[in-house]
Amino acid sequence: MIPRLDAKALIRGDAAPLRQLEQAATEIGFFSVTNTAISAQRAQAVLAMYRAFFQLPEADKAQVDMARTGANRGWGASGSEQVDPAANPDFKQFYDSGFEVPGSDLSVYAPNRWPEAPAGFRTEVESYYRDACAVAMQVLRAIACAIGAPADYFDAAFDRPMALLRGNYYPARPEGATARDFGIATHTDYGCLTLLATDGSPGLEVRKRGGGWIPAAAPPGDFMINFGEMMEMWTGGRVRATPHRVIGTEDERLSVPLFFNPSYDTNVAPMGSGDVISAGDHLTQRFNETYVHLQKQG
Ligand SMILES: O=C(O)CCC(=O)C(=O)O
Ligand SMILES: [Fe+2]
Repeated sequence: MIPRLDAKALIRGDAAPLRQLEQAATEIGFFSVTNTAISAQRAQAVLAMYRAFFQLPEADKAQVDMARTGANRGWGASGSEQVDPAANPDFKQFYDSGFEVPGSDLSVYAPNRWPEAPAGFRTEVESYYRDACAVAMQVLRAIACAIGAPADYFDAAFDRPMALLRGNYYPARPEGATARDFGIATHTDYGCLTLLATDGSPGLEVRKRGGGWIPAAAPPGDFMINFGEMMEMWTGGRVRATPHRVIGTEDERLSVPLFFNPSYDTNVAPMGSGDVISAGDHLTQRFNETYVHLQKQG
């Protein structure tokens, strides 16, 4: 079972929920939260915006195709990301926008590529992005407390977050799909914390430590939270980056993850180890491995 925690109780620092959080973070690596500052209505509004975008003709979406700019901002067509080298590229489509640093030549801070339609897309997505980052930061403070670090331990690392907000669109599983075809194949997220809104339909599966898969679902208004590779490194393996996947069903599905990645120059080597692992290098390497348009051939 994936635990479900009350965000307000976590933010208050209540002891019992913090213990549950510590257990969730260090064992299964996934939990859901309810009672955040983002209402079900807000989550539904942003999901509807992404849905309207994905329903546009391919030629319209191609105007903001990320393969054209080389930066990971804009639309990713079906087959444009391969998160597991042993599987085929994912059949999902997605749209990415994130934190921009004007004038930076780092691709993780590249300018966003906003589509002309649907009307109001940019405003809705930007405002949801801000609210989602605030919720993610509150949860990170609770995690710092839960693992016995100062509450503000992670704060300074997020002044220029390489945060990425994604809309995922999973069409019905394509005819002729094989055992190597997935909506999103088995992967761990790259960063620190992922805050995922979904339309409530099933599909997400989380790998159990002993093997096997647990279905995980959260209705709009609740969020799934999981941890990425940087968090696992940073905490010396205590907080777990758990593999997960979406095989896909006969129904379409939408999800909106916020990948809350730290600032480029954050050292995510294990706390107190004296080693240096650059968050920016790690994220850039993972993007280069998984975005098909950035993959090196041979
Ligand atoms: O759609 C989902 O439920 C999960 C998406 C996911 O794992 C990802 O985008 O990294
Ligand atoms: Fe993921």
